[in-house]
Amino acid sequence: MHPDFPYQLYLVIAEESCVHYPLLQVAKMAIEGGVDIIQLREKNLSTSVFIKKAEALKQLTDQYKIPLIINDNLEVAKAVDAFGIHVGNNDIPPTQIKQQWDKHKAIGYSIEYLEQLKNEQTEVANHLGISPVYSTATKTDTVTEWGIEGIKKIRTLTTKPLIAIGRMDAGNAGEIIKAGADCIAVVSAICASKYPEKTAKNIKTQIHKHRNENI
Ligand SMILES: Cc1ncc(COP(=O)(O)OP(=O)(O)O)c(N)n1
Ligand SMILES: Cc1ncsc1CCOP(=O)(O)O
Ligand SMILES: [Mg+2]
Repeated sequence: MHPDFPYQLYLVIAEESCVHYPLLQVAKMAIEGGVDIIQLREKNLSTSVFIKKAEALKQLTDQYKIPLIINDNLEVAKAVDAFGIHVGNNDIPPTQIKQQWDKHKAIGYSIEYLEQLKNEQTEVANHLGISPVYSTATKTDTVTEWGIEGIKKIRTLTTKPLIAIGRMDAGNAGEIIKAGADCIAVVSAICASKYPEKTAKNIKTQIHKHRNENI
């Protein structure tokens, strides 16, 4: 477990990804299955509607004492006093977030190019998304499909917590952890599952089984 990021299974959730149950129900079942941290990723909501949804989810995550991360929108993250925010190369940069928000808040930053490992944004970020490990229908505007070799390479370049995202499931979580990721982030494997609790449990089991085999 990474000392600066003691979360190993990360649910990234949006209403449109939830197939069998509403978002709050999926989130609850996923937490009960072992999800340690949740990101609310709503790409098409107005800020006011995004805030309402984030408030409802925050009630649930507070109840279970797990951190809530907001995707992209600093105003929403501030409004609900989220644990942190996740941004990518087309969003508000981590350096600006540090200036505009409590410096103790967690900033996640997507790594899409190797060159980013040398930039100031990566330096300022608290944890890094390896984005994507495998190409996925959930997010199609991506740059590099990192694969196992990409994770190994990034692991040699930084000691920051690494979150693997992109087509992660119970079948590949073990090898991804072995390659050097600290955390597995999942959208569809859990949100589209008929049994979100069981699916989360299966992924967590694989993470635990392989977490001491990090290269
Ligand atoms: C944990 C995690 N990693 C990567 C991403 C992708 O962020 P970004 O590149 O900003 O793309 P969008 O999610 O905003 O479409 C993420 N959200 N979470
Ligand atoms: C938000 C995001 N960032 C990189 S890939 C991705 C989507 C991952 O979704 P899925 O787990 O369904 O492949
Ligand atoms: Mg973004």
